[in-house]
Amino acid sequence: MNLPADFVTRTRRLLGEADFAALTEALKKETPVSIRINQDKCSSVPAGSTPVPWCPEGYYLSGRPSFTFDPLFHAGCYYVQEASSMFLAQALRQYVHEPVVMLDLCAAPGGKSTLARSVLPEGSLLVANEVMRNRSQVLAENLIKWGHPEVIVTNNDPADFTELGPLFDVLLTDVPCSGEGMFRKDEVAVQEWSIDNVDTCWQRQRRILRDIWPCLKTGGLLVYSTCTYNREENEDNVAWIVRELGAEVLPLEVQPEWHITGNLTEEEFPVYRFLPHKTTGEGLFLAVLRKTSEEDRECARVKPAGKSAKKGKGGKTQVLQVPREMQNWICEAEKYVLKVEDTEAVAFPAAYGEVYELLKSRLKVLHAGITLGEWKGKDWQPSHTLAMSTTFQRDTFPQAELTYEQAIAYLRKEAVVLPPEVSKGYVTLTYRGSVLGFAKNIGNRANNLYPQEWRIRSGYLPEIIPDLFG
Ligand SMILES: C[S@@+](CC[C@H](N)C(=O)[O-])C[C@H]1O[C@@H](n2cnc3c(N)ncnc32)[C@H](O)[C@@H]1O
Repeated sequence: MNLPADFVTRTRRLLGEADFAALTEALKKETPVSIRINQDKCSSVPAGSTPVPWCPEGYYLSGRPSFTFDPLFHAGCYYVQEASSMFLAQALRQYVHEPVVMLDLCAAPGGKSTLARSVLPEGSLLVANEVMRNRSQVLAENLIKWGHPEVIVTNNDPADFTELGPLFDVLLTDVPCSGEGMFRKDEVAVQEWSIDNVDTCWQRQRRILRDIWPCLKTGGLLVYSTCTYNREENEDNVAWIVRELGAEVLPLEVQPEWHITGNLTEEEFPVYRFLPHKTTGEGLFLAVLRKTSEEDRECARVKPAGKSAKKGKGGKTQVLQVPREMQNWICEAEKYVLKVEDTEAVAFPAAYGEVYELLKSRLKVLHAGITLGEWKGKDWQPSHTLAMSTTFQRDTFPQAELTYEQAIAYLRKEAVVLPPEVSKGYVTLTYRGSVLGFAKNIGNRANNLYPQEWRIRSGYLPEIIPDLFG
């Protein structure tokens, strides 16, 4: 790897000669592979793995299996995430003990959102946002697979949130950065690095923070993180938040054997740096702040729908209603409001109905709660979101367990033939007991209801079946 000369000069000055030499040695080594288990779906420990010390759900693997060809990956049983990023778990576990409304502002592809969703106290709502359209679709896909119902995914610029006012108790800004900590994983990050880009990044980060600051309640928590080393995007920005926006920096409980590095500037506040030559993972910077400045505005209200109120397909006002029996498709249905949106039946946690309506009236919401099914003219076809949901009532539909080859064929959206004893109609397909999705069994074959845009596009089939859990 050819490190840019300016990066070498600046990072050597920041870390000191010995640490910089150790860092460059570490960058020549293989990137460690780690996954985080979705404990709502899977209780196994990966075979031959070692735990990630700061995150009980995280494990380092001894190699890199072909995740794409592991059906359990598509079932949302685990997320492939580099280990340093899992440190967010420590911050949330230490400071969040009551149900909260959290916003993950720069959330795609969803590593930290899925983590937050697992760690937040039950009864919390997570709003995950991504400004880039394509990336927001991936974010929605990953959160749907993760399966937690108390989630909203939006696709907005941070400035679109400002007018909402102090809605959130916890805010995560995992901001776009110059990516110095990703050099080992991502050659493009090396090529795109320049001093000019570092300057663009820290200025953009401040703009993002200024735009979103009014949305954090006084006393609320901001987790600020980057995957870069320079001080401008890290300590200098944290000092700026304290000074200009009004916040105090909070300490985290860490163990000495994690070898986390602290503040590298003359300032004294606590920050947490993961350097690849000291901790097993990629470069990460994280700081936790509490908002001290008072907000003088109230939360925004739902914008009244204009003339363009939602109409059904064909321009007619919706007359569809959610049939009673659909309540049986999810566990604890009494906690949800069920309603029809366009041609879909949606269940959303009743406790957060007002927040949902507010966000829908002001932002671009891509996904919320559980999409139960879609009206197909004659019947309600169960949705893939329902199949992935941790609240899915598994005995609603007959189930059929697939072999490995059948599971991969299903995930490629090929036709599936089910054994003759499987009933006709909608069937839940499983692999090693985990739900993969639905098919409609018509006897001689089953129509594949896997989402077209999520299908495995490669025709390759690995010789060795990925078997993370032994
Ligand atoms: C470091 S990545 C987020 C990674 C994510 N938190 C995770 O753990 O999977 C930063 C994200 O910020 C988004 N982004 C880029 N420009 C932005 C902007 N001006 N405002 C907000 N987000 C932006 C990028 O598209 C990217 O998805």
